[in-house]
Formats: sequence, structure tokens, C-alpha cells
Amino acid sequence: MMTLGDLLAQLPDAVQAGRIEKTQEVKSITYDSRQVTDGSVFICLRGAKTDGHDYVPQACQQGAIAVIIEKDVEVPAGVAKIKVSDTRTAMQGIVPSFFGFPGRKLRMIGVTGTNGKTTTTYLLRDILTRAGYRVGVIGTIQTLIGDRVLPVKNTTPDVVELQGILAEMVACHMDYVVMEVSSHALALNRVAGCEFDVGIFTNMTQDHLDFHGNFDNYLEAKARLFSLVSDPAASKGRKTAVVNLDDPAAKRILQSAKCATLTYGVKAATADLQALQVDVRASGVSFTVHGTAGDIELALPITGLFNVYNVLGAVGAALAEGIEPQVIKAALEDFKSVPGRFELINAGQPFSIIVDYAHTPDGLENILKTAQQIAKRRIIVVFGCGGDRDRTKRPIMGRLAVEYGDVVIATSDNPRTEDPAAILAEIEVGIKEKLMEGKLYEKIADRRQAIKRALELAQADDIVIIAGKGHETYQILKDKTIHFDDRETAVEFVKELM
Ligand SMILES: CC(=O)N[C@H]1[C@@H](OP(=O)(O)OP(=O)(O)OC[C@H]2O[C@@H](n3ccc(=O)[nH]c3=O)[C@H](O)[C@@H]2O)O[C@H](CO)[C@@H](O)[C@@H]1O[C@H](C)C(=O)N[C@@H](C)C(=O)N[C@H](CCC(=O)O)C(=O)O
Ligand SMILES: Nc1ncnc2c1ncn2[C@@H]1O[C@H](COP(=O)(O)OP(=O)(O)OP(=O)(O)O)[C@@H](O)[C@H]1O
Ligand SMILES: N[C@H](CCC[C@H](N)C(=O)O)C(=O)O
Ligand SMILES: [Mg+2]
Repeated sequence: MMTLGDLLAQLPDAVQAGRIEKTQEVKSITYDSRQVTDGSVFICLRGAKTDGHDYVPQACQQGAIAVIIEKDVEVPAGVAKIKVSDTRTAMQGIVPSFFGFPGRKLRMIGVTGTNGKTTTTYLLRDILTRAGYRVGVIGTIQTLIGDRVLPVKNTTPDVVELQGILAEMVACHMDYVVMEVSSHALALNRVAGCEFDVGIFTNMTQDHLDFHGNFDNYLEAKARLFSLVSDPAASKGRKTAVVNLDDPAAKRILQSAKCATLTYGVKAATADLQALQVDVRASGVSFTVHGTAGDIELALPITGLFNVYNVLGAVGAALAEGIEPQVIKAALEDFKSVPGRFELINAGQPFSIIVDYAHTPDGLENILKTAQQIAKRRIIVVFGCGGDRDRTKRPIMGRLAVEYGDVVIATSDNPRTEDPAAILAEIEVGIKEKLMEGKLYEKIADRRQAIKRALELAQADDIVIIAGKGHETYQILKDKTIHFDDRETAVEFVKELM
């Protein structure tokens, strides 16, 4: 149990006002007034959209016993006012201790990189589970506590939710947590209180420049995970940085890793683990993981060279954690797939339909390259770019779609507050640069109609790739979020058209 006195002891520089009853129990801590209940401490954060200080009256009405603030606000009698210079830092200081430092009681594996995080966490989950451990997963699709599924809002939740989830994982006797660590989470320090034992770096290509401003800041954010892995204050035993040596950013990442390192690659012959004899087929990939401890021959039902990298990262982390090669092999050969990642949709149509979460230039290029490697006939691409996100990705993705695709249908992803036509116009700039004879390009803002059109155009042996939304079951429009699932939509139209 934490009292208001315990909480204040952790904020020695705070200015206190109002009624401070030090023995009062802090029943919960939240930065969202809508979550405040009797006994809550409400932390006011200045956000991108609104300012938490504006919700103090609502929080007090709902039973807050204290508010943590940066600027003076009125509070009713009986509520403590705790003024600090930075409420976000204060939150990061008190929340892990409120939850009893769960990050110290689990082995924590963090995965960062532009692409491949979700896939890598799923691969590792299967390996660790096969080795007999109880495993929790935190990431884009969902939170898993063993087999229990919890919904998520962000890939890496903010410190309050994150520490709460970790505490729940400890209560449920998990041994490991494998989590995606987004660059937003590192830049905003949502991971305060996480004591990482292993960090995996997948790759670094363009994304999120709207948030980070430039590539260097983005890279610095990613590198931060490896300073956290190396933090001597957080010692639970061996620490390892598992790094993709084929990526040009590996050097910078390795500079932050003041712990054991394990590198991997397909090209880099100096990597500790190297994939040899890679064979990419429609039904999956096979290759040999060559390392100092011997070779592991693998055949998995997921395909694409990019997935070879994801597997190498997962294998590296597993080996660093002392998992036996034969356990790794058995787990990976039984691996099924990740929802919405190169997911094959089969409703009896004579062509292939693949739903994939590629929403970055590199993701799209990888998926289209893979499609080219396995294509018997044309590639039909349906894709869009998210609104209120890095705009500079748009023309690049347009260019790539038309470079690799024979038929390109540009459509909406999640337009959010932007005008779908304006997003499409930015994509079109790239498309027009590379559009050539023999290629077909259409622009259909309504994603349902775009998918329908692609399926109408598809002929036997074509591959239809529907990219960008993968596992998502919604579409975020200006004024509402609607149910939308690329997989369901594809099946629906195949049935209608065939
Ligand atoms: C830009 C960004 O990261 N925003 C995150 C941020 O929201 P914000 O600071 O903008 O919040 P705000 O809406 O302005 O509100 C300010 C404060 O007022 C409070 N408030 C607001 C309304 C109210 O009625 N009462 C109230 O108390 C809010 O709780 C908040 O404390 O803090 C929220 C809580 O932690 C996050 O959910 C939210 O993520 C939004 C949903 C988001 O879209 N984030 C994306 C960009 C993101 O974080 N993505 C990464 C990377 C994904 C990947 O590529 O893998 C991720 O980890 O998900
Ligand atoms: N190692 C990789 N390199 C490049 N592209 C990849 C790689 N792995 C997956 N992809 C592509 O990126 C998409 C997203 O993969 P995944 O969900 O594993 O990445 P992520 O890093 O978790 O993404 P997010 O940042 O949205 O959470 C895939 O659908 C695929 O198109
Ligand atoms: N985690 C990524 C997901 C993008 C998915 C895409 N469908 C979009 O909405 O842009 C982001 O928040 O940028
Ligand atoms: Mg993810």
C-alpha cells in the first residue's frame, strides 16, 4: 500500500498546498480524469490535444485526493495540491514504486526498430513458451498474459498502464515479458521502471518523422533502449543487446550497449549469427542459422527475407537467455503466423490475397519484393497512408507501389483528421513519377470500394496485396471510428464476385 506521505517522499522538490494528510491511502494513480475514482491521485499532463490541468474540477468531483500539477489550479478544500516542475517526470518517478517495481520481478525483453517488432515478439513468445516459461506479451495487436488477451491503445502503453500490466503479469506468475518498445515510448519515457534484460534492434528506416522531427532524433530514441539494457542500477543478471548488424544504424545502437552483445545478419559475415542458404518460397522460408554454438536448420511457414531477420533476432535473444537450439527449432517449425502480417486469405478464389500491415516505405518494399519473388503473374496492390502521421512517407510509398506492382489502387488507410483526397494527392506525386506503360493506376478513397475493385480486376494466379491495416478491425475517419477489417472485406467481395 502507498500513502500520500510515501508518494511525497519521492517528490522532494514538490511544493505542497491544500489538505495534505500523509497517512491517507493512494488507491490509484492516473493521468486521465475519466479514470479517477475515490482515493485517486490525478496527474495533470500537457498533451498534444489538450491540457490535463483543465480536468482538475472533474477529477476532484470524482474523488481525487490529490492533484499533481505544473501550474496553479483551484482545488476544492480537502484535496492536496502537489506542484512539480515536470508532471511527466514526477509520474515516471512514482508509478513504478506504486505498483511495487514489477519490472524487477520478470525477465524483460524489449524489441525496438521500425519494422518487425510485433513479429519478433510473437516468435519469441512461442520459443520461450516451448522452453517451459510463462510468457506475457505487450505490443501493437494486444496484451497477452499467458493465454489471456487484453485490448491495447498504444504499441507501448504509458507508464501507468504499463506498470499496471507488468504488476498483473507478476501476479499471474509470468517468468518473461516480451514487449515492443516504440520510439514514442522511448522518447516520452513511457518505459520508466522497466528493467530490461535483453534489447533487440530489428532495423531502422523512415517513419514517425512527424513526431521525432528528423532521422537522428528517431535513432537516438531507439538507441535509448540499449542504454536502459545496460543500466547497472537495474541488475537482475545477464544483459544482452541483440542487434541486426546488416542495418546501417547498428553501429550507433552498439555504442549504447554497454553489456554483452549478440549480432545477427544475412549479409554481415562478422555477425555472431548468420542466416545461410536462405530459400524464400510462397509457403515459407528455410535457412540455416550459423553461429559459434553450432548450426540450427530451420523451415518456417512464414515467408519473406524480412522474416528471416525477425527470426534471427528472436533466435539471438533465445540463445542469450540460454534456450537450447533444439527447443528453438521445434518452436519455430510449429510457428503459425502473426495476425495481419502476410496473412493469406482463402475464400476459394483462383488468385492469392495477402493482407499485410506494411505501413512504412521499407515495410511496403519488403512485402512487394517478397510478392515478386513468389509471383506467377501480376501483383495488384491496394494501399494508403495514415492521416496525422509522417507525411513524407506518402510519395515514397506511392513510388514503391508502382515500381513493384502491376496494378496499383491507392486508397485511404486511417485518414484521422485529414482529408482523404489530400492524402491521396500526396501519394500520387510518387506514383506519377514512376507510372509507365503497361501499369494500371486507380485512386479510390473508399477502402471498401478499392478492395472490391482490386478483386474485380484480379485474374487466376495474380497476387492481391492489401497493405497498411493488417490486424486492425477499425478505420479512423474524421468524425468517427467505424468497424473495418481488410480480411473480412476481402472475403465478403470474393463471395460476391465469384
Ligand atoms: C502523440 C501521442 O503519443 N499521444 C499520446 C498521449 O496523448 P496526449 O498527450 O496527446 O493526450 P491529450 O489527448 O492531449 O490529453 C492530455 C492529457 O489530458 C488528459 N485528459 C484528456 C481528456 C479528458 O477528458 N480528461 C483528461 O484527463 C489525458 O489523459 C492526458 O493526460 O498520451 C496518451 C496516453 O499515454 C496516448 O494514448 C497518446 O497516444 C495517441 C493515442 C497516439 O496515437 N500515439 C501514437 C502516435 C503512438 O504513441 N504510437 C506509438 C508507436 C506505434 C508504432 O509505430 O509502433 C505507440 O507506442 O503506440
Ligand atoms: N524485419 C522487417 N523488415 C522490414 N519490414 C518488415 C520486417 N518485419 C515485418 N515487416 C513489414 O512490416 C509490417 C509490420 O510488421 P510488424 O508488425 O512485425 O512490425 P512492427 O515493428 O511491430 O510495426 P509497428 O511499428 O506498427 O508496431 C509487416 O506487415 C511487413 O510488411
Ligand atoms: N503504429 C503505427 C501504426 C500505423 C498503422 C496505419 N494503419 C496507420 O494508421 O497509419 C502508427 O501509429 O503510426
Ligand atoms: Mg508492432
